[in-house]
Amino acid sequence: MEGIDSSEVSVSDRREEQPIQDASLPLPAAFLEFLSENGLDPAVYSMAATIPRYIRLKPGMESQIAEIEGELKCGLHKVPWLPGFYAIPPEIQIAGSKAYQQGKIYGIDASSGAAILALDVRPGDHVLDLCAAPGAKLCMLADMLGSTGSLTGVDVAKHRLAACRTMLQKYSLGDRTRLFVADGTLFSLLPVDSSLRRVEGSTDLEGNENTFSEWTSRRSWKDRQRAKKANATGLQHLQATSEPELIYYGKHSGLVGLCKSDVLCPSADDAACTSGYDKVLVDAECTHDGSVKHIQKFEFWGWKTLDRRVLDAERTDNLLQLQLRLLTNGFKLLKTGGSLVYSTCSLTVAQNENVVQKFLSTHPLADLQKIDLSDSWPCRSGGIPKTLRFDPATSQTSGLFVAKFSKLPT
Ligand SMILES: C[S@@+](CC[C@H](N)C(=O)[O-])C[C@H]1O[C@@H](n2cnc3c(N)ncnc32)[C@H](O)[C@@H]1O
Repeated sequence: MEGIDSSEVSVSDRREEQPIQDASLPLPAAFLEFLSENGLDPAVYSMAATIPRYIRLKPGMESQIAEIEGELKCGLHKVPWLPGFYAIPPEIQIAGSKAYQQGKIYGIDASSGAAILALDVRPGDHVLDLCAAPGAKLCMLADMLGSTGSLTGVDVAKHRLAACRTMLQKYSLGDRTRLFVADGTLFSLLPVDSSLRRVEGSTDLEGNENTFSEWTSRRSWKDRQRAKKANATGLQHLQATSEPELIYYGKHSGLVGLCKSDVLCPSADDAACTSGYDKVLVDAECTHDGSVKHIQKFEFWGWKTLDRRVLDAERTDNLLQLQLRLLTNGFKLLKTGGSLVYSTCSLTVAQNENVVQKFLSTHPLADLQKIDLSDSWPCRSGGIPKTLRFDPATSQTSGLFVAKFSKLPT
């Protein structure tokens, strides 16, 4: 599931409003109206039960397919167009399986895998994931990087980013990763500058507040005091300071031994062109209406929650601004020649093509790119040539919009 946690939905919200019972489509009137306003076909939601579930194998687990099939009690059907991905029957729940608990497989939709493949991560790349939680795509990026480059994950929701940290640790993927609780529209930290001076013998400097020692889950006295103060005033750290809060960094993320003030300082406006990220993913917050399996879950969570989380007009207006601002800031942090992928799991034109159009009209250095690999993908063109739409009806995946940009030289 992407975007909304079941934990964010209170029990009292559940089943408060009965949906219109149309034999196959128990969708509430307000949602049907939302679909109609956006020219979307409600029939797509009746497919939730037949669209396969997808898993991705942890690289190196290919020899254990038979064993994993035994643990999941179903066959794994290779997705021919997406390396490492397998389709399983939609009713199979993976979370309770040994294969999942032991970190041999990931639950991630094939369309999400395609968005990551579109980014074309190369060894040594510095990669930024600006809306990282809960972390399915972040893990795939980390697997693609392996033991090279760096990965920076940002999300505004601390509890969701903490879930990313747990995922990275479970799959042993955190070595080159940094995680910041921050507003992605304002985040301005660039990849670690390899020429920065390191403090000698600094792997174990617990006492030194000014230098990064190896990351530990134990917080320093100063950090504990800061958190206490934030709790007492009812403020989250992010809201209180608007500064990025580093909640995890790996041994090889480049931070160990560096002075905190050297790393945690905002970059100059044009610095990203030369020292920015090679690849940026902006998997933006959206109404999630294309995630058909996710929408189905509102039947259990309560349709009123869907009204609040998906349909609220003011929220949607704010979302459009947020999406444009996330895309704009992600592009600002991109190196010249680098690539950025913008994706949402909404099927609406407003959150996809319109955002891309507005962005292109004000960013002459942004060059919309054809995604070469997509010729073999089961998707169709979006409303703007070169953009892509995974549509549950034709692609047999969750819905996803994908656009790729490169940054031209000035
Ligand atoms: C579609 S989800 C991302 C899913 C994620 N990429 C994955 O594959 O698991 C959107 C995320 O954007 C985050 N978000 C919302 N507003 C944000 C902001 N201003 N800055 C950074 N993240 C934001 C939400 O907390 C949410 O986790």
